[in-house]
Amino acid sequence: MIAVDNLSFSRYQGGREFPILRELSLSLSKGEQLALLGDSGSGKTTLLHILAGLLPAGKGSVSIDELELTEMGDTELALYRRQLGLIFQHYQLLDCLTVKQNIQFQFQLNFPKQTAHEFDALVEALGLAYKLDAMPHELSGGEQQRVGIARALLNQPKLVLADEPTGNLDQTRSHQVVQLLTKLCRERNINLVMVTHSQQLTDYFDRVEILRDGQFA
Ligand SMILES: Nc1ncnc2c1ncn2[C@@H]1O[C@H](COP(=O)(O)OP(=O)(O)OP(=O)(O)O)[C@@H](O)[C@H]1O
Repeated sequence: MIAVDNLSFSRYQGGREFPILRELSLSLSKGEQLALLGDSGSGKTTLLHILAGLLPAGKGSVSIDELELTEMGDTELALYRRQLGLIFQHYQLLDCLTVKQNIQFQFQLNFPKQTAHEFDALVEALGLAYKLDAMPHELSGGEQQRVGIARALLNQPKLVLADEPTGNLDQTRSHQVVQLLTKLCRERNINLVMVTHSQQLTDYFDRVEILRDGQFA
């Protein structure tokens, strides 16, 4: 469950305040999936970064499964971030590692004593079973993003945050990737918040919100 209450966030430049988010409130039940739309510069990535504990909220409260992010110190935030799945537009795969190593790298770093029970099921569902020994540059854009999805879901996260994950893909591949991502999160009851510029891709989501002037329109 995600509860954002009266969240405000500003940037400051040259002594001036630039409000980005204004008294924003949002509530997502367990497993609910939200697509976040809005013009360029409307604050979508800023909101995602606050949910990820990467940016501090200015005012208001942000709680994830009743953990209040605004009250956490650096160590708690670092532990919180381990429970997230992050998916980026530019995939951010490590060029010198194979597909298999890319999927497992972060998990092994964060949970060295645990087994990634989901590995086989995820690579199968994402059609990556025959690509495990390939290097990232040998994959198509859609395949690279499917590696990004496998990596994000491997640690059974409580929340997946995706920032324009299909920004580099054509329409057909975008639909395939988002269909798979929403399906896998739904099967696992994982909350998903995805930033997108595509109205069409929002069909796969339970909820759609549009950011305008720092608030939901
Ligand atoms: N590091 C930063 N320092 C100062 N201002 C920033 C910084 N990052 C973002 N901003 C400003 O904050 C505002 C919101 O940016 P944000 O990246 O959240 O928008 P967005 O809706 O994700 O945009 P886009 O769709 O273009 O990615 C913009 O006006 C941007 O210029």
